[in-house]
Amino acid sequence: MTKQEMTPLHTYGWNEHWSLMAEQMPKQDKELVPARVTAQFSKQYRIITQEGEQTAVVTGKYEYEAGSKSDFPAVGDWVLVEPLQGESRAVIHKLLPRKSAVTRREAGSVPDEQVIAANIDTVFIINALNKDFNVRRIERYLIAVWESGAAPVILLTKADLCESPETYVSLVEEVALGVPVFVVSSLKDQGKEQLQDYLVQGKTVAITGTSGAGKSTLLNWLSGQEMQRVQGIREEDARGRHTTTHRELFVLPGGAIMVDTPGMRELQLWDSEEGFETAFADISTLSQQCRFHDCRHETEAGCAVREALQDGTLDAKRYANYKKTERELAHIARKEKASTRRQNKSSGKSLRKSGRVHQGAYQQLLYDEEL
Ligand SMILES: Nc1nc2c(ncn2[C@@H]2O[C@H](COP(=O)(O)OP(=O)(O)OP(=O)(O)O)[C@@H](O)[C@H]2O)c(=O)[nH]1
Ligand SMILES: [Zn+2]
Repeated sequence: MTKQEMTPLHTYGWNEHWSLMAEQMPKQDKELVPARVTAQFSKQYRIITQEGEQTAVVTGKYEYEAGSKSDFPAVGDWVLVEPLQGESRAVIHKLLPRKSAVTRREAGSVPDEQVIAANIDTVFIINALNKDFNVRRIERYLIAVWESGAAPVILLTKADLCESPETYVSLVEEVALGVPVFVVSSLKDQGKEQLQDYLVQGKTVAITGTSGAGKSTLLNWLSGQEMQRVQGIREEDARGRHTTTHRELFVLPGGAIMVDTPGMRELQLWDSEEGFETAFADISTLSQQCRFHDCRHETEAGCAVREALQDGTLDAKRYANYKKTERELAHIARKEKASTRRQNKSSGKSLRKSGRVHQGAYQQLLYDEEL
């Protein structure tokens, strides 16, 4: 696309796909325009339209018709809005179907799912090459990212603190088949060129990783300037005004669109069978209707899951995701067992203290580390 054709919407990722999606939405009696959500403060949104930045709320009808929290717009969503004449405000009428969604499960009498960020192409999973290095944690982040529909990329940061990053890359590659793994140092400006494939105009990238892994530093490095740090979002001050024009979705100098929200930073990790069951409650419920209680949903007679797949009530993609996640969790469980066995054999506490991590010590370290 030439520079002249770049409108604010394109800058934020608008393309053929989204215009097709917008065209396919049921016709409205009002003239609606597309917009992307750049920040959310409970019921208030900041959006980008062709005209620039605006604030927005959803219509009463939208709110009434929403079945769950995940039906509400989130950062990264594309929506159709009605601009209010002569104001820099708009009302959101429609949500365009999401390409990906990072969600958070919420406990409660009725479990609900909230969308943390939507339409992310790539998630950078950040893990530092120091004593915080933890393969098991990376695995859990991977599951969360796979579940979202975005593509994971693993960044091993703080390479300047590590003498043999290759060792760690192999360890990660063992558990992250086919996932790109890169070694970078934000502080020493090393390895940025490897990320260029993901940091392209119109693509949306998010960062996740534990506290202190180096996310803010990486962000500043990638943007070549001090970006606004994400602090806890203050929704409104005492007078009910927004205290900040803080954005959670912004364009990097190279053109990529970066999502940095507190929710994304503290991504919920998959740590239990229960979490898995909750996340795939629809499939668990179906399984209970299978004729055999130990049905593997393969060739068994009276399989409710296969039936649902055939008549389309269960999305084939969702089922594939379920199977994949199940495999991943089984893999993690096997590794945890093995790690426990090793732990019982030796107690290598002193290795942890020796600052640099050696190949033989890493498993011990992974085990000792609180997840
Ligand atoms: N040596 C070295 N230190 C780094 C590097 N990147 C970040 N750090 C340091 O690691 C510490 C944590 O970095 P942050 O960028 O604040 O980490 P974060 O992931 O944003 O942490 P939270 O804001 O708590 O989520 C800081 O002291 C950084 O200076 C690096 O590449 N090399
Ligand atoms: Zn079955």
